[in-house]
Amino acid sequence: MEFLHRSVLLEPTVNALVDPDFGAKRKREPATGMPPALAEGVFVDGTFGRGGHSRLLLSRLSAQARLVVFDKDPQAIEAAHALQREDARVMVVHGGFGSMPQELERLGLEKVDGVMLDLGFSSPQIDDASRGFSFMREGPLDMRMDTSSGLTAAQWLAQVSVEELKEVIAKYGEERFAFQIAKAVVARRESRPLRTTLDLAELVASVVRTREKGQHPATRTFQAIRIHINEELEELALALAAVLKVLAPGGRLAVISFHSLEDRMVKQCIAAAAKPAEAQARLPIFEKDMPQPILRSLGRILPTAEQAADNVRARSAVLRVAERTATPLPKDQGASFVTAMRLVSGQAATSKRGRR
Ligand SMILES: C[S@@+](CC[C@H](N)C(=O)[O-])C[C@H]1O[C@@H](n2cnc3c(N)ncnc32)[C@H](O)[C@@H]1O
Repeated sequence: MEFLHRSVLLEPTVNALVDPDFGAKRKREPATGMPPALAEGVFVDGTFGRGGHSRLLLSRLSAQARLVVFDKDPQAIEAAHALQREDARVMVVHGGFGSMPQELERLGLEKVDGVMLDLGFSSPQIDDASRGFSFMREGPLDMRMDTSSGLTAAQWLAQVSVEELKEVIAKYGEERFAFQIAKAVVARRESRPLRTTLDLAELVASVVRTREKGQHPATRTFQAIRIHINEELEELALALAAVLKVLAPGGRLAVISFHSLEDRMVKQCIAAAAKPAEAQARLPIFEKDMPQPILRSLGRILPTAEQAADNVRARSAVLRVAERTATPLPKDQGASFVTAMRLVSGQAATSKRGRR
């Protein structure tokens, strides 16, 4: 069965990468009757999904431009290969966007002119019960974006301690009943393992006492476990640091996030790179000789009321855009940014990579 994805904030995200006037207070007058110029250069879609953003971006790029697309999900990569067969400008990487610098180097590309990230899961991932992301549909408790590697949620829940599970649910789900849920999971697996999404959803519902209006009691727990299993915030920290390294001067970053943990990281990264002196005062891990701004913020865009009414996923979406300045990145500043972003997200302790 074919599952479809409805892209969120499509036009503004693509405009953010290719419109030279994006974010400008006053737009230049367009030459009458002329179509907008096609953009040159190398661009990255770090979250291909089903290619909604990529396709629109390709329509705005010149014939010589290149678009490197990443996704962890083998099904998304299948869709990316199909697009590559239609359009030779597309280059496909199966892997996390956190590995952007290494992958770009492997492809012989040093700098890029635009990077877009449309974070989180796609509609096909949540709609396909066999992926195990949805607490509304009975399916195996998997939740991996990359089904070819790593532990499934069921495997992780079969071995995690109460303490670690509580920490993950509290931090990534901001769930008040994290301890009670963690205790219930560990107690339950003594008699029967948690195998399916509904096993977990029902167990959580039996423990969570207060219900937020319109929200399933397992919403926060599923979000937390998904973020942990896929190392979502760790990947984002790596990607934000990578972007500072790989963006050419004038290159743009456009990130769509769907919850406050992600948005806070993006916002703080842009703020730290745009106002390095202030960042150093708050996070004293940056080099003493703080450079001039590395990024310039081009603002924040929310979906219109119409878009939010039309597409449920758009309701919580936030697009942030920034532009790389010409300031060179001091040595090791990238590593400092990864550390800073881990601190911002408070996830160093729960990060699987952090413990390695
Ligand atoms: C919201 S969807 C993107 C939808 C896409 N923009 C479109 O219009 O079709 C997010 C996609 O990013 C992928 N993804 C999430 N985290 C990732 C990561 N760290 N690295 C690579 N892909 C990731 C997911 O597998 C999913 O396919």
